[in-house]
Amino acid sequence: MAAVINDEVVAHTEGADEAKGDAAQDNEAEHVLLEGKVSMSKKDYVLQLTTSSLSLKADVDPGSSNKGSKSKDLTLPWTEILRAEPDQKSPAETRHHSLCLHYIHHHSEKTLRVKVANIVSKDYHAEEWINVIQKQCEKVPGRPKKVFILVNPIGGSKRGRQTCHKVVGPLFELAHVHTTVEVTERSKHALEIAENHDFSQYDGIVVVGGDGLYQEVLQGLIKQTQKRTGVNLDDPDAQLQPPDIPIGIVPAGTGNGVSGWCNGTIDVETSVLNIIRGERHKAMMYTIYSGSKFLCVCGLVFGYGMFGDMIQRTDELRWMGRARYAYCLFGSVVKKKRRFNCEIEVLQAEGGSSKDSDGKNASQKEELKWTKYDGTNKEFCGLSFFVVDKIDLGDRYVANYFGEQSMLSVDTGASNVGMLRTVFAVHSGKKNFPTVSNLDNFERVRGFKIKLTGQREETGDGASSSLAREKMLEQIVDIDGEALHFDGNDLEGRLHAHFLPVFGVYPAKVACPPQ
Ligand SMILES: Nc1ncnc2c1ncn2[C@@H]1O[C@H](COP(=O)(O)OP(=O)(O)OP(=O)(O)O)[C@@H](O)[C@H]1O
Repeated sequence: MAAVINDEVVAHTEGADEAKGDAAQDNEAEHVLLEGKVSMSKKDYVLQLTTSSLSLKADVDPGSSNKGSKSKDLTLPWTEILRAEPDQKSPAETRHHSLCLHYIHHHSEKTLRVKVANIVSKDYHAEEWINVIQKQCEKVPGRPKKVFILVNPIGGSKRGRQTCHKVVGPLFELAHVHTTVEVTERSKHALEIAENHDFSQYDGIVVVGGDGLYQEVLQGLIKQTQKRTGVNLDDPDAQLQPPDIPIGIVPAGTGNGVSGWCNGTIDVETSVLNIIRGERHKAMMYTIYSGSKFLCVCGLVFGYGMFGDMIQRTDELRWMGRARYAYCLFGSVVKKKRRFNCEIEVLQAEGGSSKDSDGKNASQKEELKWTKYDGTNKEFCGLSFFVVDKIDLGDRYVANYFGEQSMLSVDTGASNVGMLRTVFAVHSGKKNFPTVSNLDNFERVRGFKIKLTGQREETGDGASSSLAREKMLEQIVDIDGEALHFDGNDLEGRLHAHFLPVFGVYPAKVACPPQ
């Protein structure tokens, strides 16, 4: 087969690049950029580079040495190609024609790994292939060219620094992504950086840590963006401006829930490769207010009452290391729950998602409505929710961080075991929820208000230690797994759907809606 170089097309894409930017690749009809015969693992292939993909197909030419042996074809869209470079280890006689192709291999439904193909070209000098491949890699829509990495050195098993040095950095370098690395020196350091640093020269912020570090970065970015755009962050009804830089989350904490939701798995290599692939979606988050002031953002989980108390206890037992989580979880199952009085209002979506006869969503407008929870004569033990929507897969639910509503559970004296069973059922996507008495689950939630009533009197010197502790716990809320103190007697939350640009993939087995 004669080798073909489509010079005209190469020139066209180069010119179009400047004019049309990243969108060029999407809009163009597919063209062959370079095609020729190659060999790989002693088998003959035709390597074809087009505007949309790279393919290696078994050479069926009569002169080929493939007879009798099976060659596996490989077609890779440009999102999956990381780098092409000269193969320095190949024998001297073929070195000028040898190249290494580094690409992303979909190891399982959710896990990504890097693979290398050693290719020997029969028609061209390796440089010609490498130039075209690198040019196409640079055009992958959304692939960052420069990222700012924030590392928590004390998160999880305290291996954030090593993870960054041994896995995260080398993978970005392989894909020609430039990095600036900052290791946090103290608690809230990430928040300060995210709030004050100028990220305009970066295409992404990469968080190497757990949910706590992610929450800090998110909070800092939200504050910086509202300050820059003049939005009043203290107003729950204000239309917040989303940050214009996407966040990627590499799991290196004890709790890595957000990384799991974004990547479908908690795996360091997969999460970095997903950032390099450049796929982004708009995640949801809550803003929380207290005493008519912005308190914090919430990107994973909210808990007042039982879960707030439990997180406060885990904070006090930091010396126990990771074992404190299991210890406190067990403790909260056997312990009597603290009770409190409050008034609750829930903002929910009504209508809007009914299906028409074809099973498609009807374009009926949804309405948001505040409802007062009828808690007359009830004492409360907790309010909690995960900041995540769900998609119905028929036999189970799958968590959707790129959705538009959450659930809210109100505990008015449910058994502790029942509470935990519900949490695990929600987490594992079970459709048949255990029915737990004194536990009300609200669906399609977009906001809430909690007003604490009948709080404990200020405790003086003579107060018992248990009363003083109860008083202290009244002002603690669990935000993304961290205990946060608030001053007022109220908490208010608003959901921001399709808001936050994050690197990640749409939940497995679910078609991604048009962006
Ligand atoms: N260098 C540092 N020294 C002390 N604390 C830090 C440092 N860097 C980050 N932190 C704090 O670590 C907390 C949690 O971090 P992260 O979520 O990354 O790890 P984690 O192991 O899941 O956390 P934890 O189990 O402590 O909640 C954050 O509250 C953050 O303020």
